[in-house]
Amino acid sequence: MSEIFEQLDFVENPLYERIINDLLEHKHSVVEDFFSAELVQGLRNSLLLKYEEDEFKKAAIGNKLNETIEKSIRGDFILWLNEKEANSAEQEFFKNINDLVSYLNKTCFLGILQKEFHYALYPQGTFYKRHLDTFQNDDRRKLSMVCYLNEEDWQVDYGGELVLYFNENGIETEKRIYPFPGRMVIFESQFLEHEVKPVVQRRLSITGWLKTR
Ligand SMILES: O=C(O)CCC(=O)C(=O)O
Ligand SMILES: [Fe+2]
Repeated sequence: MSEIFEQLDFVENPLYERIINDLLEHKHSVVEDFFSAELVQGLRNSLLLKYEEDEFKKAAIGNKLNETIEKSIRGDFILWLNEKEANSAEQEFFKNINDLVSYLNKTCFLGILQKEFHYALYPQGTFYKRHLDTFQNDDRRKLSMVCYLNEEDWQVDYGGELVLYFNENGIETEKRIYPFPGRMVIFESQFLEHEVKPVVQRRLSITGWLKTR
């Protein structure tokens, strides 16, 4: 295998290989240091600045064809990122994402042609009920990604854990993932139902999807 890679002038990336194996075997992957601590801090600062400048809006459920604001389902505030107008932290973020995408496309033939990312802020007391990230009228989302931007002193009792639900031969299991700063979770959008448990202290993240077409 590595000989073929050498012929194609291809450099194997151990972290990306681990992510791919995790996705194949477990439909999800958790990575602690995908982005540098400086970048996580830069993204957190940029999120907070934009939130304070009132740029965020209440998140809706469903896509443009099916948009309802429903506080009983999700309570976060979001701001979509625009790669063309990205600040320096966001440019660095997209550079990392684009590198992963090109690796995935070269090695897994996933055909990722589009991506969309938003900042999210969950105020105290909010949550996101169990759901799937693909819409009924649109299944282009292949991989969901979340990177947590909480403060360095973030603690488990601040809540807001992500719960992933797995179903193997009719038996359901769950995995709780706490939003430690810098932690990134990648999972298969079409298969894994998940939820965000109630948040005790404001919770910060950047969430996105890698999509076909
Ligand atoms: O923030 C998380 O952990 C997950 C967010 C989520 O499920 C979503 O935005 O669709
Ligand atoms: Fe989701």
